[in-house]
Amino acid sequence: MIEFQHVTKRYEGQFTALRDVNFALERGEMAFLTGHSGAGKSTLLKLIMLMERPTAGQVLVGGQALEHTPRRRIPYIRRHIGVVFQNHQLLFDRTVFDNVAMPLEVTGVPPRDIARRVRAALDKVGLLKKEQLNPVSLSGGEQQRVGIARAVVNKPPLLLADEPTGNLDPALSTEIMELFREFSRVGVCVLVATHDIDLIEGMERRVLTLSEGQLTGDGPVSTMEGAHGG
Ligand SMILES: Nc1ncnc2c1ncn2[C@@H]1O[C@H](COP(=O)(O)OP(=O)(O)OP(=O)(O)O)[C@@H](O)[C@H]1O
Repeated sequence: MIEFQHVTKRYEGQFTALRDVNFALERGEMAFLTGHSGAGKSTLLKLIMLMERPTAGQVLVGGQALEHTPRRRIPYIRRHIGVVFQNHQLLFDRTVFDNVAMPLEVTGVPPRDIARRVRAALDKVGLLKKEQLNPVSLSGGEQQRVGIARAVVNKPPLLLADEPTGNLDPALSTEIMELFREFSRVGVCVLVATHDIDLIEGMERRVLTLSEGQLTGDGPVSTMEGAHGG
């Protein structure tokens, strides 16, 4: 589903954020991306979302090389990638329902289908009863679940999360991870960037570790040498 082939990213000013990174993630696979602050986690996610372009190497999503993607195709590719952020990025002047409906509205899905799909997504994250509330009145964990419902309402084959549990306590964080795990069980490829080593250790999933832009670890939790303290 995602493949990095010898990917290097050098920002202007010659700062090398990623160096010769190689890995592949399959459909339905769930993996964590970890590393110290500045290790290159967000850069790696941005390359997948086409928010940045590699300086060298290839990024493939769904078997397609992104290298020559024309600008006009970028929104189409992004539609197939669900993204969850730490700070939810919800709109507080709209209801929960409307927040989740947004990705469908911009792609012109008929209103009847929107209602059905929004409710299916809210049901998955356990928030069906709160659809008419404003996100302001929800807890942090609930707001994050609204963000997840919005990320998956398009049924994307790929879900990326950047520090999705940054503001949540351990119990809520585990709940959010369980949700991601359920999506991976139904075939969604899930990549979660996080500093939260304790959380990762409980999940028994593949862990990609970045250190100063290099992929220094790729394996189960036990091989995460040097990942602590980042
Ligand atoms: N647009 C940019 N221009 C120049 N340098 C950048 C840019 N974006 C990121 N960098 C640099 O690239 C390096 C990697 O940054 P990145 O945000 O990918 O790290 P990260 O692992 O996500 O860090 P954190 O965990 O703190 O979010 C950092 O040193 C950062 O300063």
